[in-house]
Amino acid sequence: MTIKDYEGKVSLEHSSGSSTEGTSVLFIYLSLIRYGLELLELLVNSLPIREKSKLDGTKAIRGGIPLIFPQFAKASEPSAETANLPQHGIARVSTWKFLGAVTDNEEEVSARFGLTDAQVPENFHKEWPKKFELIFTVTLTANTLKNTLEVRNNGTEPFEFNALLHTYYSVPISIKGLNEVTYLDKVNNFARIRDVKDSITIDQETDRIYMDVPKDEFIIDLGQPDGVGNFTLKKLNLKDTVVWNPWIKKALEMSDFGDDEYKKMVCVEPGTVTEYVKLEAGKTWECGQIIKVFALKSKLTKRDLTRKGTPKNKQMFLTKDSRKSKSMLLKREPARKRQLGTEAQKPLVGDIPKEYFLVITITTREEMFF
Ligand SMILES: O=P(O)(O)OC[C@H]1O[C@@H](O)[C@H](O)[C@@H](O)[C@@H]1O
Repeated sequence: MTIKDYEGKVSLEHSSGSSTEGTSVLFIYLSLIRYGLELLELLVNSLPIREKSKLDGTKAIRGGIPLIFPQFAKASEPSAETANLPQHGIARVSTWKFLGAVTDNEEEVSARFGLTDAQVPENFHKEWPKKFELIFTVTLTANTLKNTLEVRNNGTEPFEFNALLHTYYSVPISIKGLNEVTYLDKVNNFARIRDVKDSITIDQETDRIYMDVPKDEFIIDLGQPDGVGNFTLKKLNLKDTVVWNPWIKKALEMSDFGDDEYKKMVCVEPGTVTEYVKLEAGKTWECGQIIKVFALKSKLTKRDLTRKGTPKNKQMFLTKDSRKSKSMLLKREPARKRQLGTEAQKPLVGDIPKEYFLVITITTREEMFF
């Protein structure tokens, strides 16, 4: 666990993993790389960036966890304060500041990032001239990634906003825990539908806003035997959950999305989007999510996994696209250090570069097996 500065590239790592024979072993690796873009994005999973995602600052990066604030989609009400803001608001296309480490110990490593109205592009600020501050905290432990977003109203009047963590998962999955919840079906003219299925499997264009989801915890099922490698997603103070996959036709229409990528992704986005949060002057509101890698008891033992050659939960990360980043990340410690730079790795102190691009990769810790 550590926060390091590699000559302008900052890395947060927690790679201890949790390991017992017969359960899957995963580890979370987060690298925070200075990218020179006026953007901050947070990417979680084995395929951090969609193939055609623009990385030149002209568009939000397609992947990871773009932060949606203060408007989800386009406001349908012309009278909404945020009505003239672009789709999904301004936080995902603004320059964030790295505010430094919060914790760095055996248990967890954690860092904070900030965005205020002063950092928002002028044209957007004009459309929503509010004095606000966002603090986004990223915390890694052996098997969790926690994100919290604090919204502060630094003005003298209340303001209203939506917030959403637009998390891209780069694996074909099903989601359990949204049954008996009513959703607005955006691909069906916003029809209100009650989901009665035990789990949602993505096999067509899906764009749903699950409203007032009573359970705060879902299972993101990777479809592996015995649930190996599944995630749980716990939402914190967020009522709604959006589930999105563009499927083939929309994917072809999107210039920043590979033609086949719809087969290996889904967005599960906890947020508060069906109603605006009203925040009084001087007050702070907080939300977040905890993504936990967990394994149900597997019948496979460490020996079985070695004999079989390829643990099942490893295969899912061996897509063509993820192979490169995976092999970089899964080398043993000395190799990983080489890949990231040979400079002495010093604690993060002194001048901190201002603009960052974040990449989080969750993947198998294969050195446990081989
Ligand atoms: O293309 P964007 O702006 O990143 O949005 C992607 C999708 O994001 C989802 O949250 C919306 O429900 C979809 O309607 C939208 O298409």
